[in-house]
Parts: sequence; C-alpha cells; structure tokens
Amino acid sequence: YHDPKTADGRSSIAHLFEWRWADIAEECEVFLGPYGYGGVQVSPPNENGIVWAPDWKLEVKRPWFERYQPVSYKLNYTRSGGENEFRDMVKRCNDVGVRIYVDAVINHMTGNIGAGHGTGGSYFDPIALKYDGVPYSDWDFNTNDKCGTPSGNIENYDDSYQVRNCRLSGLNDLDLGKDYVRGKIIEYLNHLIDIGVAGFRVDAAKHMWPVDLKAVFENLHDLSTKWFKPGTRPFIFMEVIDLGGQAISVREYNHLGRVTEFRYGYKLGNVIRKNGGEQMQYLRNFGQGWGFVHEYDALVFIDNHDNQRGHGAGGLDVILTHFESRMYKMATAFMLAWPYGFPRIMSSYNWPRHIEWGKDKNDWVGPPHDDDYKTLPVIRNSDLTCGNGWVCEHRWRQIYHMVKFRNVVGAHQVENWWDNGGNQIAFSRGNRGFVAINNENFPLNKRLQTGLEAGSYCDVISGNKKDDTCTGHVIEVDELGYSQIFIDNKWEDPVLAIHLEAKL
Ligand SMILES: O=C(NCCCOc1c(-c2ccc(O)c(O)c2)oc2cc(O)cc(O)c2c1=O)[C@@H]1CCCN1C(=O)/C=C/c1ccc(O)c(O)c1
Ligand SMILES: [Ca+2]
Repeated sequence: YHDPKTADGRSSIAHLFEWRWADIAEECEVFLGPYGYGGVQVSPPNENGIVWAPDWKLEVKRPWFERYQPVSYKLNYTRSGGENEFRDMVKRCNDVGVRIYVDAVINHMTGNIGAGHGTGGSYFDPIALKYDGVPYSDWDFNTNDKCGTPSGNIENYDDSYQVRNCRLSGLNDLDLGKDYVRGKIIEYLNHLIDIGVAGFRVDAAKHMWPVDLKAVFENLHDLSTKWFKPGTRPFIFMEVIDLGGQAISVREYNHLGRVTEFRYGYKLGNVIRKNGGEQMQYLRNFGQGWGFVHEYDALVFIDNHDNQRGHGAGGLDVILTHFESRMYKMATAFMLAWPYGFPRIMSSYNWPRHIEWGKDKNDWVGPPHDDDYKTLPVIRNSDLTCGNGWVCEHRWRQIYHMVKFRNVVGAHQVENWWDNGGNQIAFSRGNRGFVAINNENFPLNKRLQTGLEAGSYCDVISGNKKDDTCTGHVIEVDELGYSQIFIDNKWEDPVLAIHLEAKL
C-alpha cells in the first residue's frame, strides 16, 4: 500500500485540483506523460451536495469544499464530468504511463445544507440522515450517544474519541464500524479500482478509526491487470493533519499506507522564509531527523488545496503557495531534489485572495466557472502557461525540470553536501545530479564538488537543453568533478540544477 505503483521510474504526482476529467485526460497525453510525471491526484469523483448558503461569514456560492460533502458514491456527475469522461481519463492517462489517484471522501456525507438533490440528481435529507443514492439511513451514522459532545460535533481535537465519532464541522459522520457502511465504501472503491485507478488519497483519515480503515483496505481488489501486474495492491495515502501536539498522530496510520507529512511543508516554509532563525544549512538531515515519519511512509508537498488558503496546518505566514512564486519554486526544487518522501505538486486555480486579520475572506471560492457555475476548461498557451484562471504550477519550467531531475537521479543517495553555515546549500545525488540553492542576500561563488563526470551541463532552472545548446546557464564540470558554482542572489531563481540528461 506504500508503493505508488507509478510506471517506469516516474517519481512524483500532480494534484490537478478541481480539473475536469476531459482536461486531465488531455494533460496526460500532451504534458504529464511526455514530461515524466507519475500520476495525478484528482478531485472527489463521487456525487456531492450543492452548497449555496449564507454561512457565518458571507454568501458562499459553490465553494471548492462542496466536493467534500458526498451525497452518493455514483460517478455519474460532478463539476469535473460524468462516469464516461472519468473512464476515458483513466484509460488515456494509464496508456501514457500516468496513474490516477482518487480523493476518497469516506468519513462523512453532507453537512446540514438542506434537503435536496446532489450534483447527479440523487435525493438526500441531511436532517433525516437519508441519502437515497447509496442508500444510507440514520442507523448508518454516528449519533450523539456515540459521540458524547453536546453539539454532536468535534469540540476538542485532544479527545481522540470525539475526533473519530463526532461530526467534523457539522458533516454527518458515517459509522465505519458497521458492516453495511464498510460494504458500501468497499463497493465504491472497488468500482474505481476496476476502472483502472492506481490508488487513493483517504480524506480526513484521522477522523476514522485505523481498525475500520484496515477492514476497508483489506477488501479492496488488486489493481486492474489491463495496466498492472496481477496481485498489485492499490497505493494508499491518508490525509492526517498532524503538526504534533494533538491527541492523534500519523503513527497510528502509517502501517496502513503512506500518510501526508504536513510538517514537511510547514518546516520548509519556515526555513525558506527564514522564520525564527531557521536556516538552509539545517536541511542536511531534513526528514526523520526532524521528527517526520519514515521516508517510505511519507507523502510530501509544499502546500495542499486546504492550507494554501490558510486553513489547517500552518497558515498564511508559513505555508508557501504560488502567490509567493520565487520562494515556492525554491522550496519545490529542494523537495524534488531531496530523496525524502514521495512528492506531490499542487496545481491550483487563481482566486481573489483577500487577507484581513490574517485570514483570507475568499478562502471558499470555487474553481473558474461560467454564469451557470460550470467549471471552465483549461486553456493551454504555446509558452506552456495556462489560461481561464488555472495556475498550472506543474507546467512551470523550474518545476517540471525538477520532476525530471528526480526521475534521473532515482534512488541515488545524497553526497557532497556543502553549506556556507547559513542559507547557501549544495548537494549531489550519486553521480547523476547536482543542485545548489542560494537563499542569502549576497551571491554564492564557490568551487564545489558536483559528483558528476566531466563535461558541459545545462542548468535546467534557468533554461532548457535544446539539441546541443543551453537556453540558460552552461555549467562546466572538470575532470575531478569540480565546478565553479556562481548563483547571484538577484536572479529570478537563485537555484541551479544539473543532471546527466541535461549534459551537452
Ligand atoms: O472553516 C471551515 N471548516 C471548519 C474547520 C474544519 O475543517 C475541515 C477539515 C479539517 C481541518 C483541520 C483539521 O485538522 C482537520 O482534521 C480537518 O477537514 C474537512 C474535510 C472534509 O472532507 C470536509 C470538510 O468540510 C472539512 C473541514 O471543514 C471551512 C468551511 C467549511 C469547509 N471548511 C474547510 O475548512 C474545509 C477544509 C477541508 C476540506 C477538505 C479537506 O480534504 C481538508 O483537508 C480540509
Ligand atoms: Ca468519523
């Protein structure tokens, strides 16, 4: 369950948040396949509630988090498309070696958004705990006596019973201790496996008992033999928001599959922002040495769909996002060059961020849409950028080249670590890649051991290798593997990366 099951040496995935299935299928063929991405995390494909309600802050219209309020497990329709487009996407992506990982929302159903019909037309009544599209009825949910808090909601995150048995921000909490509920969830996930998905992001995993999750995972089918060897188990990574200090720890889950290591992005954000005296030199043991889970249990990322809006782990003054693009690219370059964990690249849409009192008042805004709240298609420009409000971080040169770098260096370990005792670092990955980062406000200018064979290399951060020329900096490595490394702190990107497939 810990192995991502990616194809031929591909070693990272992209989260195409809120993308339409048709756009993802196309992106696999024209970009993700050719550029060496291993897979895509897609938004929840199950039918969801339509959220259109005045809430405690403002009128929210079709917020992004409505996708996290299931009405049924039908793939018949969401704003990303219907079952046929979903099937087409899985086939076309697998055919070019790009896996599909589904965001599985199995802890709860909707909150109290009023009785009505889901995006696929299934009737539900959240007060009566009635979801005809599954079907679920009131005895399939954790009720107040099981929860024990006056409100029936989670009130204290330090009480591990409440966190599992009570409603998460008002969302009707499923009783995964019941065979019938487990059966419905297993049926949903196996339907997806049989279509050809390679695994799951388990949403809100810390709100479910590990023993219940184990019972579900054990009953999942092997992956489809159309694209995977017989007996291949699905890749599982569980969203467990744990920055330490609360009752529930990632260590309760990491035997079941990988877990999202939120401390990774949090701590790296602090180091690159130089918060609290953090420095790049301390990154030399970034990983278990910092209290993170074992590297094979970690799914790592800079930001995710939730904390890029200031929610959950970290907040707006720590977590780096595409809004802080120069630091974001530096953090991403480090993450992709550094061997710890299995990395996920966030690919966002733009929204009118409006920070007041440290909070983004527009943190609820959903994906780019037309007047009928239909999600807009992705527009691809010739310079690889995207239009229609899609940010496409995964298409930024400084990011896609580091995805390639990670594939080229494979399992080779860190060697030749150097730092200036402050915010300049450099290291190689065996004899296949070398990276240097200057986060000081003065130039880096040092003769360093790259670990690479002699020759001329294209720096893949400042440009591309085009036939036998570099559009960016050319880096000369001498017979002993040394190179005079110069990084001006005023460059657009004070990062340098070379590898064997960028050699002239
Ligand atoms: O202020 C909010 N929520 C209250 C704070 C609890 O936040 C949520 C967390 C959450 C936050 C912090 C934690 O430590 C934690 O264990 C859980 O996980 C969720 C997971 C879901 O599938 C659906 C949700 O509505 C939530 C959620 O409301 C806003 C408005 C409603 C949605 N939402 C949100 O903030 C939505 C957040 C959200 C939605 C989907 C996610 O996968 C996610 O990680 C967070
Ligand atoms: Ca629960």
